[in-house]
Amino acid sequence: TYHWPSPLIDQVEGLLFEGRGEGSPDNDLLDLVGKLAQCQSGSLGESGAAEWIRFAYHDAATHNVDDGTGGLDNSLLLELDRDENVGAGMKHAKADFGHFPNKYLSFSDVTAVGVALASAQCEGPIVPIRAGRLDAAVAGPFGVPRPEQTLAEHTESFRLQGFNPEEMIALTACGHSVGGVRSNDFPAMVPGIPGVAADNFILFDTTTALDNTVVREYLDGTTKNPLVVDKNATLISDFRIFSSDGNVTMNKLADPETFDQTCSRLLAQMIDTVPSNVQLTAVIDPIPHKVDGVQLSIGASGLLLRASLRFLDQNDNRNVTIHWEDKAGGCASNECSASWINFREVTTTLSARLGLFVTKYDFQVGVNATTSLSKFWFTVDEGDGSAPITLDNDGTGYVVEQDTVLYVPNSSTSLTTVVAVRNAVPPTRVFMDIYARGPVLTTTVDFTPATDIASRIGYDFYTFDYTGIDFTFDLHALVDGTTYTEDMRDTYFATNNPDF
Ligand code: HEM
Repeated sequence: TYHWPSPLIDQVEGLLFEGRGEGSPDNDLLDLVGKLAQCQSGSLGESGAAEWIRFAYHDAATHNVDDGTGGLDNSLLLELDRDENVGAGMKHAKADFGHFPNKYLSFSDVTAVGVALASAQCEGPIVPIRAGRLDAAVAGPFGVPRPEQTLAEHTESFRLQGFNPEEMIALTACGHSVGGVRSNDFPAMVPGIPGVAADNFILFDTTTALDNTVVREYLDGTTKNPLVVDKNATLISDFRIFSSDGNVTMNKLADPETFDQTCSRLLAQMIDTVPSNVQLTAVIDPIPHKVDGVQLSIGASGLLLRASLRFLDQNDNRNVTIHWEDKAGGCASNECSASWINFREVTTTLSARLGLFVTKYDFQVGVNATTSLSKFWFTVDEGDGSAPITLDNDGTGYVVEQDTVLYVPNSSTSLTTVVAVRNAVPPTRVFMDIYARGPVLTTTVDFTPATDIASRIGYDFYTFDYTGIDFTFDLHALVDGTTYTEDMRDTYFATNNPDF
């Protein structure tokens, strides 16, 4: 069962049902679903959603069921220069996903989330998502199917990926229900437009939706899918695959419900194709009352606690209150509760498709620096006559582990990270572990005392100057032999908290 914090679940759940990374109020760079905007976005009919699905397939396609190696493991990023992975869309997908991985979240989990968001955005089926994929450090073997291969080669290739011949037909139809073929990538199939540098682009079918139009147009003979009708018979791999069982599977997929159910199952299987040493989580469902964006920081005259509480529905009569307890376990100041300051709606197409309306209440409260706080919780009154409920993380409260070292986003900029450290006992070292958009520790750097920020309310300030704002980090202060840590902060927080 879910208990806060669960960093991996929290992040994947947030990307799926809010489209955003953890604790990111209004930052487009942290809005994954915002990168899709709509299913079909390019002037020639290109689709970011299609690019994301093809990217996921090409990563998963080098799985080998016989020895349990390969699968959705991000090895594709190390294989993009191969002919079998040609395509402008690959580079787009890489750039779209690149801002989201961090210490807890692998690139391959972001890729899997991308498939669910893409399908939802294109009116396709709901694709259940698990997390826990690991990113490969080295490139894998070749083996992504190419159009010029024979049916026997494709059948063997899909067998190695874990799909039988019927599933090969269906998964290819699911994938080729969105997007199309580009002239720059496959000039033999799609001629460029004379005098025009931009790609010519031929869609697999006449709708943008991830629906069975590609199947119906194939069956009724109106299809323009280049992989079916190209005059070079060597290249018509979709024709060879679709017709390989006498159209039995394609006829089944002509039923929209069968198509949806089949694509939901096979796209999930595709992204859950992982090396045998990887253990995936259970399917991630929306969390009913979710806490995130928790940041204890330092204001002009006291500590500041920021946190958000998220609901899966809207209720204008709802009253939400945050409560907290000081370090001694009481409320020395007699002011240990507050109302929310900001309300937001963060529904994605995917959560809307599940019948959810995702709303967030943001809190920002001043806390006495001397008595500080140990934990917080919420009470919710739905305003409908029912008894108010307490949300206290199954009784433990939402615990704030330490206030010795704190990130100070309001003083940080895109070039400088500022942290505050309690000065009752001076620290022997203030440092941070930097993770450059991935689970691997990039470097550890030391802070130096800030020359331009005066000490206040029992804290000294430290800074570190860097170039490039795109990373996450863990803060540490070594005080009297004990290391205090603030886990995973994001440099984007720096621009997210104008009030801090
Ligand atoms: C024998 C199997 C397959 C072959 C030979 C094949 C080949 C191709 C080719 C040549 C393109 C054009 C790419 C470009 O112009 O950049 C393409 C696009 C695409 N493929 Fe496949 N494919 C196969 C199976 C699959 C499968 C199983 C999926 C996923 C379920 C998939 C998903 C896609 C998508 C979504 C696109 C459109 C990309 C875009 O519009 O940017 N393909 N495929």
